Amino acid sequence: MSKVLVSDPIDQAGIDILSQVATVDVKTGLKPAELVAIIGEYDALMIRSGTRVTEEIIEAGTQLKIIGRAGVGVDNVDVPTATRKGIVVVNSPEGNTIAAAEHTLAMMLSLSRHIPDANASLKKGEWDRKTFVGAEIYKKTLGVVGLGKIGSHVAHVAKAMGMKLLAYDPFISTERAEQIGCQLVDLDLLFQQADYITLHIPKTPETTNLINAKTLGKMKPTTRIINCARGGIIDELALADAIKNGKIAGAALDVFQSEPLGDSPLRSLGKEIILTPHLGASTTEAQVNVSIDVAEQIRDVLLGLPARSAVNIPGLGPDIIEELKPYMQLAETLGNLVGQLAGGRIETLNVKLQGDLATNKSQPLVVAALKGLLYQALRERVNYVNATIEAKERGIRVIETRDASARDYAGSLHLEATGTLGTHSVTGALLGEKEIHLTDVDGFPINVPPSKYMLFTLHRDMPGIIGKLGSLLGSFNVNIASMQVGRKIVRGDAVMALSIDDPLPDGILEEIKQVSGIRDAYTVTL
Ligand SMILES: NC(=O)C1=CN([C@@H]2O[C@H](COP(=O)(O)OP(=O)(O)OC[C@H]3O[C@@H](n4cnc5c(N)ncnc54)[C@H](O)[C@@H]3O)[C@@H](O)[C@H]2O)C=CC1
Ligand SMILES: O=C(O)CCC(=O)C(=O)O
Repeated sequence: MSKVLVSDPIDQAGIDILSQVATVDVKTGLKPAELVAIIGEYDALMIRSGTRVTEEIIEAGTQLKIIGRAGVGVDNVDVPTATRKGIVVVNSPEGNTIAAAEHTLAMMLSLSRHIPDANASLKKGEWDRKTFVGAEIYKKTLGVVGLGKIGSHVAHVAKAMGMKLLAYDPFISTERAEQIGCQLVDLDLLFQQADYITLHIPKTPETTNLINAKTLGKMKPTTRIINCARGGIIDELALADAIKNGKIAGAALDVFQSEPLGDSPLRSLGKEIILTPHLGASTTEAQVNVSIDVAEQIRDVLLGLPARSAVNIPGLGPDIIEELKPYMQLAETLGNLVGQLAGGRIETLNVKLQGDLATNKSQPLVVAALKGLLYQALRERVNYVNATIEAKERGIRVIETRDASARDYAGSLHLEATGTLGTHSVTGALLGEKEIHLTDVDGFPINVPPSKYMLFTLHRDMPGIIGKLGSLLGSFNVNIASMQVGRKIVRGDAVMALSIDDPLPDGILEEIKQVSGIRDAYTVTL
Protein backbone atom coordinates (compact mmCIF):
# COMPACT_ATOMS: atom_id res chain seq x y z
CA MET A 1 0.00 0.00 0.00
CA SER A 2 1.20 3.53 -0.77
CA LYS A 3 2.25 5.84 2.09
CA VAL A 4 1.25 9.49 2.42
CA LEU A 5 2.83 11.97 4.83
CA VAL A 6 0.70 14.93 5.92
CA SER A 7 3.12 17.46 7.41
CA ASP A 8 0.79 20.42 8.12
CA PRO A 9 -2.64 20.45 9.80
CA ILE A 10 -5.32 19.62 7.21
CA ASP A 11 -9.01 18.86 7.50
CA GLN A 12 -9.96 15.25 8.31
CA ALA A 13 -12.07 15.01 5.11
CA GLY A 14 -8.87 14.80 3.06
CA ILE A 15 -7.29 12.24 5.36
CA ASP A 16 -10.40 10.05 4.99
CA ILE A 17 -10.05 10.17 1.19
CA LEU A 18 -6.33 9.33 1.30
CA SER A 19 -6.94 6.47 3.74
CA GLN A 20 -8.98 4.65 1.07
CA VAL A 21 -5.82 4.05 -0.97
CA ALA A 22 -2.86 4.63 1.32
CA THR A 23 -1.45 4.50 4.81
CA VAL A 24 -1.58 8.08 6.06
CA ASP A 25 0.84 9.47 8.66
CA VAL A 26 0.06 12.91 10.06
CA LYS A 27 3.28 14.41 11.48
CA THR A 28 3.07 18.17 11.83
CA GLY A 29 5.72 20.59 13.05
CA LEU A 30 8.67 18.53 11.77
CA LYS A 31 12.02 20.30 11.54
CA PRO A 32 13.57 20.25 8.02
CA ALA A 33 16.17 17.64 9.07
CA GLU A 34 13.44 15.43 10.53
CA LEU A 35 11.49 15.63 7.29
CA VAL A 36 14.59 14.78 5.24
CA ALA A 37 15.17 11.75 7.48
CA ILE A 38 11.72 10.22 6.91
CA ILE A 39 10.53 11.46 3.50
CA GLY A 40 12.21 8.55 1.68
CA GLU A 41 9.48 6.19 2.95
CA TYR A 42 6.61 8.14 1.36
CA ASP A 43 4.89 8.13 -2.03
CA ALA A 44 3.10 11.43 -1.43
CA LEU A 45 3.47 14.53 0.72
CA MET A 46 0.53 16.77 1.61
CA ILE A 47 1.23 20.24 3.00
CA ARG A 48 -0.22 23.68 3.66
CA SER A 49 1.96 26.80 3.89
CA GLY A 50 3.88 25.64 6.99
CA THR A 51 6.20 23.10 5.34
CA ARG A 52 8.99 24.33 3.06
CA VAL A 53 9.61 21.61 0.51
CA THR A 54 13.21 22.33 -0.43
CA GLU A 55 15.51 20.69 -2.97
CA GLU A 56 17.10 18.69 -0.14
CA ILE A 57 13.71 17.28 0.91
CA ILE A 58 12.74 16.43 -2.68
CA GLU A 59 16.09 14.73 -3.34
CA ALA A 60 15.61 12.65 -0.18
CA GLY A 61 12.06 11.73 -1.28
CA THR A 62 13.17 8.94 -3.58
CA GLN A 63 9.68 7.36 -3.68
CA LEU A 64 7.75 10.63 -4.01
CA LYS A 65 5.24 10.76 -6.85
CA ILE A 66 3.23 13.79 -5.80
CA ILE A 67 3.37 16.83 -3.54
CA GLY A 68 -0.06 18.26 -2.73
CA ARG A 69 -0.41 21.84 -1.50
CA ALA A 70 -3.76 22.30 0.26
CA GLY A 71 -4.09 25.91 -0.91
CA VAL A 72 -3.14 28.15 -3.83
CA GLY A 73 0.45 29.39 -3.47
CA VAL A 74 3.17 26.83 -4.21
CA ASP A 75 6.00 29.23 -3.41
CA ASN A 76 6.92 26.98 -0.46
CA VAL A 77 7.67 24.12 -2.89
CA ASP A 78 10.77 23.90 -5.08
CA VAL A 79 8.67 23.20 -8.19
CA PRO A 80 11.60 23.13 -10.70
CA THR A 81 13.35 20.40 -8.69
CA ALA A 82 10.10 18.44 -8.35
CA THR A 83 9.55 18.70 -12.12
CA ARG A 84 13.07 17.51 -12.87
CA LYS A 85 12.46 14.50 -10.60
CA GLY A 86 9.11 13.76 -12.28
CA ILE A 87 7.11 14.60 -9.16
CA VAL A 88 3.66 16.06 -9.76
CA VAL A 89 2.93 19.21 -7.75
CA VAL A 90 -0.77 19.93 -7.29
CA ASN A 91 -2.68 22.68 -5.52
CA SER A 92 -6.26 23.73 -4.93
CA PRO A 93 -6.67 26.81 -7.09
CA GLU A 94 -10.21 27.67 -6.02
CA GLY A 95 -10.85 26.01 -2.68
CA ASN A 96 -9.97 29.06 -0.58
CA THR A 97 -10.79 31.90 -3.01
CA ILE A 98 -13.85 33.09 -1.09
CA ALA A 99 -12.10 32.78 2.28
CA ALA A 100 -9.14 34.91 1.13
CA ALA A 101 -11.41 37.47 -0.55
CA GLU A 102 -13.62 37.79 2.53
CA HIS A 103 -10.56 38.15 4.77
CA THR A 104 -9.39 40.97 2.51
CA LEU A 105 -12.75 42.72 2.77
CA ALA A 106 -12.77 42.21 6.54
CA MET A 107 -9.29 43.74 6.72
CA MET A 108 -10.35 46.73 4.65
CA LEU A 109 -13.39 47.46 6.81
CA SER A 110 -11.55 46.79 10.07
CA LEU A 111 -8.76 49.12 9.04
CA SER A 112 -11.22 51.86 8.06
CA ARG A 113 -13.12 51.61 11.35
CA HIS A 114 -10.21 50.69 13.67
CA ILE A 115 -12.16 47.69 14.89
CA PRO A 116 -9.24 45.68 16.38
CA ASP A 117 -7.93 48.60 18.45
CA ALA A 118 -11.41 49.80 19.47
CA ASN A 119 -12.20 46.28 20.61
CA ALA A 120 -8.92 45.99 22.57
CA SER A 121 -9.52 49.38 24.18
CA LEU A 122 -13.03 48.48 25.30
CA LYS A 123 -11.85 45.14 26.66
CA LYS A 124 -9.25 47.03 28.73
CA GLY A 125 -12.16 48.87 30.44
CA GLU A 126 -12.07 52.10 28.36
CA TRP A 127 -14.94 53.84 26.55
CA ASP A 128 -13.05 55.87 23.96
CA ARG A 129 -15.13 57.12 21.02
CA LYS A 130 -12.86 59.99 19.93
CA THR A 131 -9.77 57.98 19.00
CA PHE A 132 -11.59 55.59 16.73
CA VAL A 133 -13.32 57.87 14.25
CA GLY A 134 -13.09 56.01 10.96
CA ALA A 135 -13.49 56.51 7.23
CA GLU A 136 -16.16 55.21 4.87
CA ILE A 137 -15.33 53.09 1.89
CA TYR A 138 -18.47 54.15 -0.02
CA LYS A 139 -17.52 56.16 -3.13
CA LYS A 140 -13.81 55.64 -2.40
CA THR A 141 -11.47 54.23 -5.04
CA LEU A 142 -10.20 50.70 -4.64
CA GLY A 143 -7.10 49.74 -6.65
CA VAL A 144 -6.98 45.99 -7.22
CA VAL A 145 -3.54 44.69 -8.19
CA GLY A 146 -4.09 41.24 -9.71
CA LEU A 147 -7.57 40.61 -11.08
CA GLY A 148 -7.51 36.82 -10.80
CA LYS A 149 -9.85 34.68 -8.74
CA ILE A 150 -9.49 36.46 -5.38
CA GLY A 151 -9.03 39.95 -6.82
CA SER A 152 -12.19 39.55 -8.92
CA HIS A 153 -14.32 38.49 -5.97
CA VAL A 154 -13.02 41.37 -3.86
CA ALA A 155 -13.80 43.75 -6.73
CA HIS A 156 -17.28 42.31 -7.15
CA VAL A 157 -18.21 42.82 -3.47
CA ALA A 158 -16.48 46.22 -3.26
CA LYS A 159 -18.49 47.35 -6.27
CA ALA A 160 -21.70 46.36 -4.48
CA MET A 161 -20.55 48.48 -1.52
CA GLY A 162 -20.34 51.53 -3.76
CA MET A 163 -16.59 51.68 -4.40
CA LYS A 164 -15.05 52.88 -7.64
CA LEU A 165 -12.71 50.24 -9.03
CA LEU A 166 -9.33 50.54 -10.72
CA ALA A 167 -7.33 47.45 -11.57
CA TYR A 168 -3.84 46.57 -12.75
CA ASP A 169 -3.21 43.14 -14.25
CA PRO A 170 -1.11 42.87 -17.40
CA PHE A 171 -2.47 39.41 -18.15
CA ILE A 172 -6.18 40.12 -18.39
CA SER A 173 -8.20 41.82 -21.11
CA THR A 174 -9.98 45.17 -20.88
CA GLU A 175 -13.26 43.33 -21.61
CA ARG A 176 -12.78 40.97 -18.66
CA ALA A 177 -11.96 43.91 -16.36
CA GLU A 178 -15.05 45.76 -17.58
CA GLN A 179 -17.20 42.68 -16.94
CA ILE A 180 -16.08 42.85 -13.31
CA GLY A 181 -16.73 46.58 -13.24
CA CYS A 182 -13.06 47.64 -13.13
CA GLN A 183 -11.19 50.17 -15.17
CA LEU A 184 -7.80 48.74 -16.20
CA VAL A 185 -5.08 51.31 -15.60
CA ASP A 186 -1.32 51.34 -15.34
CA LEU A 187 0.27 50.83 -11.97
CA ASP A 188 1.40 54.42 -11.49
CA LEU A 189 -2.11 55.77 -11.99
CA LEU A 190 -3.50 53.15 -9.60
CA PHE A 191 -0.93 54.13 -6.96
CA GLN A 192 -1.71 57.83 -7.40
CA GLN A 193 -5.51 57.60 -7.33
CA ALA A 194 -6.50 54.71 -5.09
CA ASP A 195 -7.76 55.29 -1.55
CA TYR A 196 -7.38 51.57 -0.88
CA ILE A 197 -4.89 49.30 -2.63
CA THR A 198 -5.39 45.55 -2.39
CA LEU A 199 -2.81 43.04 -3.64
CA HIS A 200 -3.88 39.72 -5.21
CA ILE A 201 -0.82 38.65 -7.17
CA PRO A 202 1.67 35.84 -6.78
CA LYS A 203 5.16 36.58 -5.49
CA THR A 204 7.42 36.54 -8.53
CA PRO A 205 10.69 38.34 -9.39
CA GLU A 206 8.50 41.11 -10.94
CA THR A 207 6.25 41.51 -7.90
CA THR A 208 8.91 41.25 -5.16
CA ASN A 209 9.05 44.60 -3.32
CA LEU A 210 6.48 46.03 -5.73
CA ILE A 211 5.44 48.26 -2.83
CA ASN A 212 8.66 50.03 -1.84
CA ALA A 213 9.79 53.48 -0.69
CA LYS A 214 9.51 54.84 -4.24
CA THR A 215 6.04 53.47 -5.02
CA LEU A 216 4.79 54.39 -1.53
CA GLY A 217 5.91 57.93 -2.36
CA LYS A 218 3.38 58.05 -5.22
CA MET A 219 0.40 57.34 -2.96
CA LYS A 220 -1.95 59.75 -1.18
CA PRO A 221 -1.55 60.37 2.58
CA THR A 222 -5.03 58.84 2.94
CA THR A 223 -4.17 55.59 1.11
CA ARG A 224 -4.53 52.28 2.92
CA ILE A 225 -2.90 49.07 1.64
CA ILE A 226 -4.17 45.52 2.15
CA ASN A 227 -1.98 42.50 1.47
CA CYS A 228 -3.63 39.09 1.78
CA ALA A 229 -1.54 37.68 -1.09
CA ARG A 230 2.10 36.99 -0.34
CA GLY A 231 4.80 38.35 1.92
CA GLY A 232 7.71 39.96 0.12
CA ILE A 233 5.49 41.90 -2.30
CA ILE A 234 5.77 44.79 0.19
CA ASP A 235 9.07 46.09 1.56
CA GLU A 236 8.03 45.94 5.21
CA LEU A 237 10.60 48.43 6.51
CA ALA A 238 9.63 50.99 3.87
CA LEU A 239 5.95 50.44 4.70
CA ALA A 240 6.49 50.91 8.45
CA ASP A 241 8.41 54.07 7.69
CA ALA A 242 5.71 55.44 5.37
CA ILE A 243 2.99 54.83 7.97
CA LYS A 244 5.07 56.31 10.81
CA ASN A 245 5.77 59.44 8.76
CA GLY A 246 2.16 59.88 7.60
CA LYS A 247 3.02 59.26 3.92
CA ILE A 248 0.11 56.79 3.77
CA ALA A 249 -2.76 56.23 6.21
CA GLY A 250 -2.28 52.58 7.06
CA ALA A 251 -2.06 48.94 6.09
CA ALA A 252 -3.58 45.57 6.85
CA LEU A 253 -1.28 42.60 6.36
CA ASP A 254 -2.01 38.89 6.52
CA VAL A 255 1.26 37.73 4.97
CA PHE A 256 4.89 38.57 5.69
CA GLN A 257 8.30 38.36 4.13
CA SER A 258 9.28 35.84 6.76
CA GLU A 259 6.66 33.74 8.56
CA PRO A 260 6.06 33.54 11.46
CA LEU A 261 6.65 37.29 11.73
CA GLY A 262 9.61 37.92 14.02
CA ASP A 263 10.84 41.19 15.46
CA SER A 264 9.44 43.86 13.17
CA PRO A 265 8.78 47.60 13.29
CA LEU A 266 5.29 46.73 12.02
CA ARG A 267 4.41 45.36 15.45
CA SER A 268 4.99 48.68 17.21
CA LEU A 269 2.65 50.73 14.98
CA GLY A 270 -0.76 51.72 16.34
CA LYS A 271 -4.27 51.54 14.97
CA GLU A 272 -3.01 52.40 11.46
CA ILE A 273 -1.93 48.83 11.01
CA ILE A 274 -3.66 45.49 11.38
CA LEU A 275 -1.69 42.25 11.36
CA THR A 276 -3.12 38.73 11.12
CA PRO A 277 -1.05 35.54 11.13
CA HIS A 278 -1.72 34.30 7.55
CA LEU A 279 -5.40 33.63 8.20
CA GLY A 280 -6.70 34.31 4.68
CA ALA A 281 -7.60 30.68 4.02
CA SER A 282 -8.51 29.85 7.59
CA THR A 283 -12.23 29.21 7.39
CA THR A 284 -13.84 25.88 8.08
CA GLU A 285 -15.31 25.85 4.59
CA ALA A 286 -12.03 26.62 2.81
CA GLN A 287 -10.11 24.04 4.81
CA VAL A 288 -12.63 21.33 3.92
CA ASN A 289 -12.54 22.42 0.26
CA VAL A 290 -8.76 22.43 -0.13
CA SER A 291 -8.29 19.26 1.87
CA ILE A 292 -10.76 17.30 -0.30
CA ASP A 293 -9.53 18.87 -3.53
CA VAL A 294 -5.89 18.00 -2.94
CA ALA A 295 -6.50 14.60 -1.31
CA GLU A 296 -8.57 13.52 -4.34
CA GLN A 297 -5.73 14.46 -6.63
CA ILE A 298 -3.17 12.60 -4.52
CA ARG A 299 -5.46 9.55 -4.54
CA ASP A 300 -5.81 9.75 -8.34
CA VAL A 301 -2.07 10.03 -8.93
CA LEU A 302 -1.37 7.11 -6.58
CA LEU A 303 -3.90 5.11 -8.63
CA GLY A 304 -2.03 6.04 -11.81
CA LEU A 305 -4.54 8.66 -13.00
CA PRO A 306 -3.74 12.25 -13.94
CA ALA A 307 -4.30 15.10 -11.47
CA ARG A 308 -6.70 17.91 -12.38
CA SER A 309 -4.73 20.84 -10.92
CA ALA A 310 -1.08 20.01 -11.47
CA VAL A 311 1.02 23.16 -11.53
CA ASN A 312 3.93 21.54 -13.35
CA ILE A 313 2.07 19.81 -16.19
CA PRO A 314 1.47 22.34 -18.93
CA GLY A 315 -2.02 22.51 -20.37
CA LEU A 316 -3.68 20.16 -17.92
CA GLY A 317 -6.38 22.35 -16.36
CA PRO A 318 -9.19 20.71 -14.36
CA ASP A 319 -11.88 21.07 -17.04
CA ILE A 320 -9.55 19.81 -19.76
CA ILE A 321 -8.44 16.82 -17.73
CA GLU A 322 -12.03 15.67 -17.17
CA GLU A 323 -12.75 15.89 -20.88
CA LEU A 324 -9.51 14.25 -21.98
CA LYS A 325 -9.14 11.54 -19.31
CA PRO A 326 -10.15 8.56 -21.53
CA TYR A 327 -8.11 9.91 -24.44
CA MET A 328 -5.01 10.26 -22.23
CA GLN A 329 -5.10 6.49 -21.73
CA LEU A 330 -5.53 6.01 -25.49
CA ALA A 331 -2.55 8.27 -26.23
CA GLU A 332 -0.37 6.48 -23.69
CA THR A 333 -1.27 3.04 -25.02
CA LEU A 334 -0.60 4.07 -28.61
CA GLY A 335 2.71 5.70 -27.60
CA ASN A 336 3.81 2.55 -25.82
CA LEU A 337 2.74 0.36 -28.76
CA VAL A 338 4.36 2.40 -31.53
CA GLY A 339 7.57 2.71 -29.48
CA GLN A 340 7.80 -1.08 -29.25
CA LEU A 341 6.96 -1.61 -32.91
CA ALA A 342 9.62 0.89 -33.97
CA GLY A 343 12.17 -0.47 -31.49
CA GLY A 344 15.71 0.94 -31.31
CA ARG A 345 16.31 4.60 -30.57
CA ILE A 346 13.36 6.78 -31.53
CA GLU A 347 14.28 9.96 -33.37
CA THR A 348 10.90 11.42 -34.31
CA LEU A 349 7.37 11.07 -33.01
CA ASN A 350 4.66 12.43 -35.22
CA VAL A 351 1.38 12.95 -33.36
CA LYS A 352 -1.70 13.63 -35.45
CA LEU A 353 -4.80 14.77 -33.54
CA GLN A 354 -7.80 13.92 -35.66
CA GLY A 355 -11.52 14.77 -35.78
CA ASP A 356 -12.78 16.28 -32.50
CA LEU A 357 -9.27 16.01 -31.04
CA ALA A 358 -7.90 18.49 -33.57
CA THR A 359 -8.06 21.42 -31.12
CA ASN A 360 -5.48 23.21 -28.99
CA LYS A 361 -7.12 21.75 -25.90
CA SER A 362 -5.83 18.29 -26.88
CA GLN A 363 -2.16 19.25 -26.44
CA PRO A 364 -1.86 17.14 -23.23
CA LEU A 365 -2.43 14.07 -25.43
CA VAL A 366 0.97 14.71 -26.98
CA VAL A 367 2.49 14.56 -23.48
CA ALA A 368 0.58 11.34 -22.78
CA ALA A 369 1.81 9.82 -26.07
CA LEU A 370 5.40 10.68 -25.10
CA LYS A 371 4.87 9.15 -21.68
CA GLY A 372 3.75 5.93 -23.37
CA LEU A 373 6.61 6.05 -25.87
CA LEU A 374 9.22 6.38 -23.13
CA TYR A 375 7.66 3.76 -20.85
CA GLN A 376 9.83 0.91 -22.14
CA ALA A 377 12.98 2.93 -21.43
CA LEU A 378 12.02 4.59 -18.17
CA ARG A 379 9.18 2.50 -16.71
CA GLU A 380 7.59 4.22 -13.69
CA ARG A 381 10.15 7.03 -13.81
CA VAL A 382 8.35 8.69 -16.71
CA ASN A 383 5.13 10.58 -16.03
CA TYR A 384 3.11 13.51 -17.32
CA VAL A 385 5.45 15.89 -15.52
CA ASN A 386 8.77 14.87 -16.98
CA ALA A 387 7.81 13.16 -20.26
CA THR A 388 8.49 16.27 -22.37
CA ILE A 389 11.84 16.95 -20.67
CA GLU A 390 12.89 13.29 -20.95
CA ALA A 391 11.98 13.20 -24.66
CA LYS A 392 13.94 16.39 -25.27
CA GLU A 393 16.96 15.03 -23.43
CA ARG A 394 16.83 11.93 -25.66
CA GLY A 395 16.75 14.10 -28.78
CA ILE A 396 13.27 12.92 -29.79
CA ARG A 397 11.74 15.40 -32.21
CA VAL A 398 8.02 15.77 -31.68
CA ILE A 399 5.83 16.89 -34.58
CA GLU A 400 2.26 17.74 -33.76
CA THR A 401 -0.37 18.01 -36.50
CA ARG A 402 -4.14 18.38 -36.50
CA ASP A 403 -6.69 17.11 -38.99
CA ALA A 404 -10.24 18.08 -38.14
CA SER A 405 -11.54 16.51 -41.38
CA ALA A 406 -10.60 12.93 -40.34
CA ARG A 407 -14.08 11.68 -39.46
CA ASP A 408 -13.91 7.86 -39.28
CA TYR A 409 -14.35 8.26 -35.51
CA ALA A 410 -15.45 11.28 -33.47
CA GLY A 411 -11.85 11.73 -32.36
CA SER A 412 -8.84 9.59 -33.17
CA LEU A 413 -5.11 9.75 -32.65
CA HIS A 414 -2.45 8.72 -35.14
CA LEU A 415 1.16 8.21 -34.00
CA GLU A 416 4.11 7.58 -36.25
CA ALA A 417 7.51 6.81 -34.73
CA THR A 418 10.72 6.83 -36.69
CA GLY A 419 13.77 5.30 -35.10
CA THR A 420 17.08 3.75 -35.93
CA LEU A 421 15.26 0.55 -37.03
CA GLY A 422 12.56 2.12 -39.20
CA THR A 423 9.15 3.78 -39.14
CA HIS A 424 5.89 2.41 -37.75
CA SER A 425 2.48 3.92 -37.19
CA VAL A 426 -0.64 3.19 -35.17
CA THR A 427 -4.06 4.81 -34.99
CA GLY A 428 -6.60 4.42 -32.22
CA ALA A 429 -9.98 5.71 -31.14
CA LEU A 430 -12.48 5.25 -28.34
CA LEU A 431 -15.59 3.15 -28.77
CA GLY A 432 -18.53 3.96 -26.55
CA GLU A 433 -16.50 6.88 -25.09
CA LYS A 434 -14.19 4.65 -23.04
CA GLU A 435 -13.08 1.49 -24.83
CA ILE A 436 -9.75 1.84 -26.61
CA HIS A 437 -9.56 0.31 -30.10
CA LEU A 438 -6.63 0.05 -32.47
CA THR A 439 -7.98 1.07 -35.83
CA ASP A 440 -4.86 0.99 -37.97
CA VAL A 441 -1.36 -0.48 -37.76
CA ASP A 442 1.24 0.56 -40.32
CA GLY A 443 -1.49 1.77 -42.64
CA PHE A 444 -3.52 -1.47 -42.47
CA PRO A 445 -7.07 -1.07 -41.12
CA ILE A 446 -7.91 -3.26 -38.13
CA ASN A 447 -10.35 -2.99 -35.23
CA VAL A 448 -9.06 -4.64 -32.06
CA PRO A 449 -8.90 -3.62 -28.42
CA PRO A 450 -5.27 -3.70 -27.24
CA SER A 451 -4.36 -6.41 -24.74
CA LYS A 452 -1.44 -6.88 -22.40
CA TYR A 453 0.47 -9.26 -24.68
CA MET A 454 0.21 -8.87 -28.45
CA LEU A 455 1.87 -10.20 -31.55
CA PHE A 456 1.84 -8.37 -34.88
CA THR A 457 2.96 -9.80 -38.17
CA LEU A 458 3.47 -8.22 -41.56
CA HIS A 459 2.80 -10.97 -44.08
CA ARG A 460 1.52 -11.85 -47.53
CA ASP A 461 -2.21 -12.37 -47.61
CA MET A 462 -2.24 -15.98 -48.86
CA PRO A 463 -3.85 -19.26 -47.80
CA GLY A 464 -2.18 -21.23 -45.01
CA ILE A 465 -0.33 -18.46 -43.14
CA ILE A 466 -2.81 -18.18 -40.29
CA GLY A 467 -2.84 -21.97 -39.86
CA LYS A 468 0.98 -22.18 -39.81
CA LEU A 469 1.26 -19.40 -37.26
CA GLY A 470 -1.47 -20.94 -35.09
CA SER A 471 0.29 -24.34 -35.09
CA LEU A 472 3.64 -22.79 -34.28
CA LEU A 473 2.23 -20.85 -31.34
CA GLY A 474 0.37 -23.98 -30.20
CA SER A 475 3.61 -25.98 -30.23
CA PHE A 476 5.02 -23.46 -27.74
CA ASN A 477 1.83 -23.66 -25.66
CA VAL A 478 0.90 -20.01 -26.47
CA ASN A 479 -2.87 -19.49 -26.30
CA ILE A 480 -4.41 -17.04 -28.79
CA ALA A 481 -7.22 -14.94 -27.27
CA SER A 482 -8.16 -13.11 -30.46
CA MET A 483 -6.85 -12.57 -33.95
CA GLN A 484 -7.59 -10.13 -36.75
CA VAL A 485 -6.14 -9.55 -40.20
CA GLY A 486 -6.03 -6.13 -41.81
CA ARG A 487 -5.38 -5.83 -45.52
CA LYS A 488 -5.75 -3.21 -48.18
CA ILE A 489 -6.08 -5.51 -51.20
CA VAL A 490 -6.80 -9.23 -51.51
CA ARG A 491 -3.57 -11.29 -51.64
CA GLY A 492 -1.46 -8.22 -51.11
CA ASP A 493 0.41 -7.31 -47.94
CA ALA A 494 -1.47 -7.67 -44.67
CA VAL A 495 -1.06 -7.13 -40.95
CA MET A 496 -2.15 -9.68 -38.34
CA ALA A 497 -2.86 -8.55 -34.76
CA LEU A 498 -3.05 -11.34 -32.20
CA SER A 499 -3.87 -11.02 -28.51
CA ILE A 500 -2.15 -13.77 -26.58
CA ASP A 501 -2.63 -14.86 -22.99
CA ASP A 502 1.06 -14.95 -22.04
CA PRO A 503 4.29 -13.33 -23.16
CA LEU A 504 5.96 -15.07 -26.11
CA PRO A 505 8.62 -17.51 -24.94
CA ASP A 506 12.22 -16.65 -25.90
CA GLY A 507 13.27 -17.58 -29.44
CA ILE A 508 9.80 -18.06 -30.92
CA LEU A 509 9.73 -14.64 -32.59
CA GLU A 510 12.68 -15.63 -34.77
CA GLU A 511 10.89 -18.86 -35.75
CA ILE A 512 7.75 -16.88 -36.65
CA LYS A 513 9.81 -14.66 -38.94
CA GLN A 514 11.03 -17.81 -40.76
CA VAL A 515 7.44 -18.87 -41.68
CA SER A 516 7.08 -18.60 -45.43
CA GLY A 517 5.03 -15.48 -46.34
CA ILE A 518 5.71 -13.68 -43.03
CA ARG A 519 7.93 -10.67 -43.69
CA ASP A 520 8.27 -9.42 -40.14
CA ALA A 521 6.89 -9.99 -36.65
CA TYR A 522 6.77 -7.89 -33.51
CA THR A 523 5.79 -8.74 -29.98
CA VAL A 524 4.64 -6.07 -27.56
CA THR A 525 3.68 -5.91 -23.90
CA LEU A 526 1.29 -3.10 -22.97
N1 LIG B 1 -3.59 34.86 2.60
C1 LIG B 1 -3.94 33.65 2.27
O1 LIG B 1 -4.17 32.80 3.11
C2 LIG B 1 -4.10 33.31 0.82
C3 LIG B 1 -3.31 33.90 -0.12
N2 LIG B 1 -3.45 33.57 -1.45
C4 LIG B 1 -2.61 34.28 -2.41
O2 LIG B 1 -3.41 35.23 -3.10
C5 LIG B 1 -2.82 35.51 -4.36
C6 LIG B 1 -3.89 35.52 -5.44
O3 LIG B 1 -4.47 34.26 -5.55
P1 LIG B 1 -5.55 33.92 -6.71
O4 LIG B 1 -6.44 35.06 -6.92
O5 LIG B 1 -6.13 32.61 -6.36
O6 LIG B 1 -4.57 33.76 -7.94
P2 LIG B 1 -4.91 33.93 -9.49
O7 LIG B 1 -3.85 33.20 -10.21
O8 LIG B 1 -6.33 33.60 -9.76
O9 LIG B 1 -4.70 35.48 -9.73
C7 LIG B 1 -3.47 36.12 -9.74
C8 LIG B 1 -3.56 37.26 -10.73
O10 LIG B 1 -2.35 38.01 -10.63
C9 LIG B 1 -2.04 38.46 -11.94
N3 LIG B 1 -0.63 38.82 -12.00
C10 LIG B 1 0.45 38.02 -12.10
N4 LIG B 1 1.57 38.76 -12.12
C11 LIG B 1 1.18 40.05 -12.01
C12 LIG B 1 1.88 41.28 -11.98
N5 LIG B 1 3.21 41.32 -12.07
N6 LIG B 1 1.16 42.40 -11.86
C13 LIG B 1 -0.20 42.37 -11.79
N7 LIG B 1 -0.91 41.24 -11.84
C14 LIG B 1 -0.23 40.09 -11.95
C15 LIG B 1 -2.42 37.30 -12.83
O11 LIG B 1 -2.64 37.70 -14.15
C16 LIG B 1 -3.70 36.80 -12.17
O12 LIG B 1 -4.84 37.40 -12.78
C17 LIG B 1 -1.73 34.48 -4.55
O13 LIG B 1 -0.49 35.06 -4.21
C18 LIG B 1 -2.07 33.41 -3.53
O14 LIG B 1 -0.95 32.69 -3.13
C19 LIG B 1 -4.38 32.68 -1.87
C20 LIG B 1 -5.21 32.06 -0.95
C21 LIG B 1 -5.10 32.30 0.46
O1 LIG C 1 -2.61 27.11 4.01
C1 LIG C 1 -2.92 28.26 4.34
O2 LIG C 1 -3.64 28.52 5.30
C2 LIG C 1 -2.40 29.40 3.49
C3 LIG C 1 -3.19 29.57 2.25
C4 LIG C 1 -2.46 30.31 1.22
O3 LIG C 1 -1.69 31.20 1.48
C5 LIG C 1 -2.65 29.92 -0.17
O4 LIG C 1 -3.52 29.08 -0.43
O5 LIG C 1 -1.91 30.43 -1.03
